[in-house]
Amino acid sequence: MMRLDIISIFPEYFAPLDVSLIGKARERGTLDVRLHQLRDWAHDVHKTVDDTPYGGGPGMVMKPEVWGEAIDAVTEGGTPRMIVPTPSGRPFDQELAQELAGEPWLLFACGRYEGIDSRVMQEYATRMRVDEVSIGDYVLAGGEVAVLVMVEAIGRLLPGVLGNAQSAVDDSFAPGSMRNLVEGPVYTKPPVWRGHEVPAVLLSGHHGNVARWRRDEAIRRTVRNRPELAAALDPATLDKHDRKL
Ligand SMILES: Nc1cc(-c2ccc3cc[nH]c3c2)n[nH]1
Repeated sequence: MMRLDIISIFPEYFAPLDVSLIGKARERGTLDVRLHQLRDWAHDVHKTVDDTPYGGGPGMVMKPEVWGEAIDAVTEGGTPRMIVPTPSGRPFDQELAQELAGEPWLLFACGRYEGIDSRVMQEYATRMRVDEVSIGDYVLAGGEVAVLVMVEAIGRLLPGVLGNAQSAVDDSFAPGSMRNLVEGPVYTKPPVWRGHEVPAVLLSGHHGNVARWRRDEAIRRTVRNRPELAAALDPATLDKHDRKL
């Protein structure tokens, strides 16, 4: 059972975690997701969680005291791995998703405004692993959506969450044979749809040919859409004699 704690001033952002895969994992007892309203630890009448930035500049910064009380309360008696979404963090990728899926307890700290006072991350790094993580090179208004992205990517890797565990093996970017590769196209019935036929090899029943065709398509799509990933592929993969790329 993995435990996920999420601290935010907008816990309602996480209603989607009650549906689909994550919802079922929670029902099944695979995942224990606990949401916390940061303002519960703000004691002034207005439940203030932000203040003006030292050094000036636009916007507001989230106060360290409130975060300190919240994280102490949520983590009392244990040491989770703390993840703080931020545009300036370590890139979140399938490898990090796999790593985090192996953790027994994660604590997500969702910032808003211009972010969280940096001393909060400094303070908790003295007693737990703290990673500042970016889900991409674009700027969101807060960490909540980033946490939804990470929880979905991590949750689907947990045993029993995905209907078919094989799917995770064939994922784009998955370690092993799909490393640095994106997936190729997928098809289902009907065999012809508005004049578009399914590639014949997929109807052939020849599993070896199907596997080769899928790999070729994955490589072709990686070269076209993600040249920087293709550059990291083993050259042998790219110029296999029987591969018409
Ligand atoms: N990858 C990425 C993360 C974020 C992010 C994360 C937290 C906060 C808090 C205030 N603005 C934020 C933005 N934007 N883009």
